[in-house]
Amino acid sequence: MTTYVMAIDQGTTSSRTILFDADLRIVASAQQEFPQHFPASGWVEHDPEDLYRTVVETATAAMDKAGATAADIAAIGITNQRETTLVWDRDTGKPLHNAIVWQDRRTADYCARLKADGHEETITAKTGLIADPYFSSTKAKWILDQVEDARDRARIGRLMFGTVDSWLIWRLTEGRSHVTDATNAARTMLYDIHKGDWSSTICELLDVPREMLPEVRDCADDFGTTTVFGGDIPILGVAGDQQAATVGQACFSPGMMKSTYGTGCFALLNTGDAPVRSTNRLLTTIAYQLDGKPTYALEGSIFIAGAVVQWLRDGLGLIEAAKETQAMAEGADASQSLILVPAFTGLGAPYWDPDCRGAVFGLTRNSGRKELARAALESVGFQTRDLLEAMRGDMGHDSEGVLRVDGGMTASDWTMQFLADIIGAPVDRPQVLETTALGAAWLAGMRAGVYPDAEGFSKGWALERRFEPTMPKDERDTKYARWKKAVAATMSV
Ligand SMILES: Nc1ncnc2c1ncn2[C@@H]1O[C@H](COP(=O)(O)OP(=O)(O)O)[C@@H](O)[C@H]1O
Ligand SMILES: O=P(O)(O)OC[C@H](O)CO
Repeated sequence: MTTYVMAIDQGTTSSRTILFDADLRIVASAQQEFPQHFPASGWVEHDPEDLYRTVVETATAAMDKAGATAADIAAIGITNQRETTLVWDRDTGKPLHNAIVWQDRRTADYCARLKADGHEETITAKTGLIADPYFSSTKAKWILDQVEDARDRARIGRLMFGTVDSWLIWRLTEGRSHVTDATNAARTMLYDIHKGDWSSTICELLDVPREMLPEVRDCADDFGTTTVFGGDIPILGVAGDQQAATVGQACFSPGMMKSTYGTGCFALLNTGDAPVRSTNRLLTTIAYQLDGKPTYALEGSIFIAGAVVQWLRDGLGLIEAAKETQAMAEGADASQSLILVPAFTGLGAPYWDPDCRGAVFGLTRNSGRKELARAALESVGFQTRDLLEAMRGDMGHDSEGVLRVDGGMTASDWTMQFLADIIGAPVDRPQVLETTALGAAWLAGMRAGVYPDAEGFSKGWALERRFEPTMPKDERDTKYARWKKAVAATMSV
């Protein structure tokens, strides 16, 4: 018998399963995309069945590739797109509605009302979040408002609320476990991150019955046992995908920071056992919780990072593949400095403006595809600097540490060099770029006794390449000042 740990990574556009061996090496993986549903402008939904089906199919495919049976798998770790919201019937197992995805803006008006009525202070004080449609609670409220009798059924425990991890575990355990972990709970805007429990005050404010909420556990804990892969396998690790990446990047000490560049970009700074209340519109969240002890983080969430490159490809038809942007940026006219503000769905941290839309500044008759591509890649660096400036403001010091990066867009050396230049700090790209799955696997495998503790795991983190800043400070600050002006102008239109 071989010992493997299975990491299930249920993301926004695809589900992925990776099998790791006892030395945390990748043995096999499988990935499947699933349809996105856009029923109205600003609405994004997933079919709950697609989420579960693609998880089971990729898990089965990865096991087949490795020639593994259930007996070979010591534990399962689950990591997931966060905030995405499901409500289902306890008796029939049927969801009441499609999953409402984190990007969905349908509750923007309700969130504006919460702010106008002065509730944001309570929300932030308890949950660490801000009143934005991004989070789960107003999506759950929306579903309860739509379906007749739903709220009454929720109150007597006949309906269940869950983020994607809860839904998958409930399905994988065939209705035996209704659970989540502290990191996913922290993204619902219903969880008191200081008390470590659901907030009755917020539940009442939003009229989301507490009875429908799952039990909250540590990230390495017993989440139930699945038999759907041909034998008993315990689910021993759960974390939201950005938190799993923080773990996978071994950011275990206060001051360590990771930034993941996929569709969006999410930067998390470990702030240790004390939550830091942001005065710069960042989120306070739980990085991970082990042995009942939460470790907190400041988070900056950017909605458009790699998606700006997808827009060059699919929206404008300027490129056929993302990697072409490297040569285009290198060949762009140095005398031009276009600024692209990719506010395609508004701006996330630290601006939180759901209504503004994108803009390009500095166009001339000589501006072409290369200059636009360079501006697109640069926008990712500028947005990251916005987050780091906000973090610096919150932490009360201006020392710039090292930024550990991962995600698909980190394949772009040009972007990583510009990032180091514009933030004025080294950018470290690790050898294992599957940090999200790695984090989930470590949580589960550590709990199963297969993997070492955090200190031992940290020793295994290996650098592939460090990007050192080379841009003179004057140039960096002048460029960044232009970006700030461009953002201000975009938000004023
Ligand atoms: N070489 C590259 N240069 C620039 N962007 C890239 C490159 N390779 C991938 N990307 C971008 O990275 C994103 C994919 O990263 P990934 O981590 O798989 O995202 P997600 O998990 O959000 O689906 C895409 O938006 C793509 O445009
Ligand atoms: O699935 P991803 O990688 O796009 O991540 C989504 C985030 O968890 C949203 O908060």
